[in-house]
This record gives sequence, structure tokens and C-alpha cells, in this order.
Amino acid sequence: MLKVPDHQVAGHHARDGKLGPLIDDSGRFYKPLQGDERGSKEVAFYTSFSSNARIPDHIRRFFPIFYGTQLLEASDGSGLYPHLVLQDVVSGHHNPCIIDVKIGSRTWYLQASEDYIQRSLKKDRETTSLSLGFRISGLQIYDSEESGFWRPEKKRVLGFTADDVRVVLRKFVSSNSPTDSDSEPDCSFASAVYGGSTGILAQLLELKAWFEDQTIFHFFSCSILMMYDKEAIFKGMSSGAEIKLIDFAHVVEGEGVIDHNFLGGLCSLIKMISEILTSPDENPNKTCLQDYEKNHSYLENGTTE
Ligand SMILES: O=P(O)(O)O[C@@H]1[C@@H](OP(=O)(O)O)[C@H](OP(=O)(O)O)[C@H](O)[C@H](OP(=O)(O)O)[C@H]1OP(=O)(O)O
Ligand SMILES: Nc1ncnc2c1ncn2[C@@H]1O[C@H](COP(=O)(O)OP(=O)(O)O)[C@@H](O)[C@H]1O
Repeated sequence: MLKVPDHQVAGHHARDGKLGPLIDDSGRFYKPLQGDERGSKEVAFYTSFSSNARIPDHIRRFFPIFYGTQLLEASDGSGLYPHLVLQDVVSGHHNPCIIDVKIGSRTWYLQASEDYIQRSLKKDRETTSLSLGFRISGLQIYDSEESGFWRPEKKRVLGFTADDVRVVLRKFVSSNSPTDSDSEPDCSFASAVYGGSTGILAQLLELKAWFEDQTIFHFFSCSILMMYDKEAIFKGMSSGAEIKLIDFAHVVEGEGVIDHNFLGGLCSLIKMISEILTSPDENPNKTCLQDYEKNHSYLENGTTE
């Protein structure tokens, strides 16, 4: 039985009779092919990526598994429509906190249409893409059983300044309510989510090492989804923190050149997350640094700068 995803934080939604992604109970995510060349470009990317023997397994795990394409009843009621069949990367999570971070200071590329270039240029300038090298496209932060999720509306998210982005990345790993504007985010889950040998920072660094080498693809307008389960931490279990790359409608061939645009944005995101873990002055009530150093060997073994 296909249904509208409960935990989609950005992009086109299958709501109000519109065309958007669907999920099923077996852990698959069905993304309708976009009508213009974007749909076929995304299929071409997944096909090429899936069969490329040069992609190491430890990098492949950061991408949704691709199961081909399938004709399915579209969410807008228009009848059978081709969909990408992907791994639903949030299906293993319960009440997940999720942020969609669109990487790169530039979401446009020379081969794109003039119309796309103009719209992208405007959005890159008006958001933090240009200043930070990434922007938040959407998010949800689980608050509590009573209040559910904090899901700021799209207009507000696209209006985030660099300072707002910093605060949101702190709220993302805090125990105090994300809607409470009177208290500083306490960052009490920073070490459990961002830190540690398997946390989000470690995963981003692993991805960065690959981007320092790979010249196969250039990933424009692609996002990193960062997610974890807050309730698991309350129960003393692993946070399930993980990153996944999504949205490959604007991937072009790398032609032997490093993807500086993606790499630059990724480094900037890494810096901001590292600062949340290591900067005590922004966290007067709670020193994430102490938790981080207690559970984490990076600073000692020199893997981070
Ligand atoms: O239509 P909009 O204004 O919501 O723009 C979509 C973007 O939403 P945004 O405004 O940046 O949050 C949307 O961004 P997100 O996936 O939400 O990050 C995409 O860029 C989408 O284009 P494409 O499917 O990647 O080619 C964009 O769709 P198109 O306008 O290119 O169809
Ligand atoms: N494979 C996936 N599994 C689960 N959720 C996904 C997956 N791919 C995308 N999403 C969700 O859908 C949103 C939009 O995805 P995206 O591929 O960017 O679509 P669009 O092309 O419409 O922008 C993401 O922010 C995320 O919440």
C-alpha cells in the first residue's frame, strides 16, 4: 500500500493533489520522474553510480540503494507514471530529527537551461548558499510526545541567515524545546549525534576524503540528509545518527576535475559542526567539548584539524 511519506522535509510534496514521492511498508521510496530532463538525468545518475566499480562500499552506503524504475499510480491522480524506486532512508528511524542541507555555493551549472540558471542564481544569493557554501532546505526536529515535531515552514527556512543556520544546527542536537526562543540550545546531544567514531562529523569527514579524490561526478543542487533518533538517546541506545546524499537531478560528469563546489560546501558544513562540538563559549551552560573529548578520539589522533 503506497502512502505519502510522514518524514519528508523538503522538495516536491505529494499533497493537495500534487505530484510527489510515495513510500510503502517495505522500506522503499518512490520518487516520480520529473517531466523535463531532470527525471531522466536522475535515473542516468543512479544507473551509472550503481554499476560503477570505482565507488568504494564505504562511500556507497551514503547513497540510497537504487532498485530501478517502476510505473505506479501517481499521487496527483493522473494515472500510471514512472517513478524511481529507492531505499527509503528514514524507514529504519522512529520519530527522526532530520535536516536537508543543500551543498554547494552554486546550484547551477553551465549545461543547465538559462531559466534554471537564473532561478538558481537568485536562490543562491538570497539564501546562505553563497555565503556559507550550503543552505538548509528543510528540517524537522522531534520535540516531545505532546508537541510532536518542529517543522518551520519553507519560506522561513529559505530566509535563514548564517547565524540562523548555526542556531538550527545547535537546536538539532539539543534537549530543550526547539520552539523555545528564551533559552539557548543546550547541545546536550552534540556528542551523541555529531561526535564519536561513527557520528555525523566522522561520516562527513569520510565523505570529504572521497570528494578530495573523486573526479567522476559533479553534484550540483544535491543534498545531505542528516538524521538521528532522539528517543533512542533517552533510552540509552545508539542515536542512529547517519547521513545520506539525495537528489541527483543535476549531477554532471566530472571529466577528471575535482568537484570544488561540493567539496567547499562540505568543508564549510564540517567546520560549523566541529565548532558546535568544540566551541565552549557559545555553550555557556553546557560544555559540549567535555562530552566530545570524553567519547571521541579525533582530536587526540589528529584526524580533524
Ligand atoms: O519550485 P520550488 O521553488 O519549490 O523549487 C524547488 C526547490 O525548492 P527550494 O525553493 O529551493 O526549497 C527544490 O529544492 P529542495 O529539494 O527543496 O532543496 C529543488 O531545487 C527543486 O528543483 P529540482 O527538483 O532539484 O530541480 C526546485 O523545483 P523547481 O522550481 O526547479 O521545479
Ligand atoms: N531516498 C529517500 N528516502 C527517504 N526520504 C527521501 C529520500 N529522498 C528524498 N527524501 C525526502 O524527500 C525530500 C525531497 O527529496 P528530493 O530528492 O530533494 O526531491 P526534489 O527533487 O523534489 O527536490 C528530502 O528532503 C527528503 O525529506
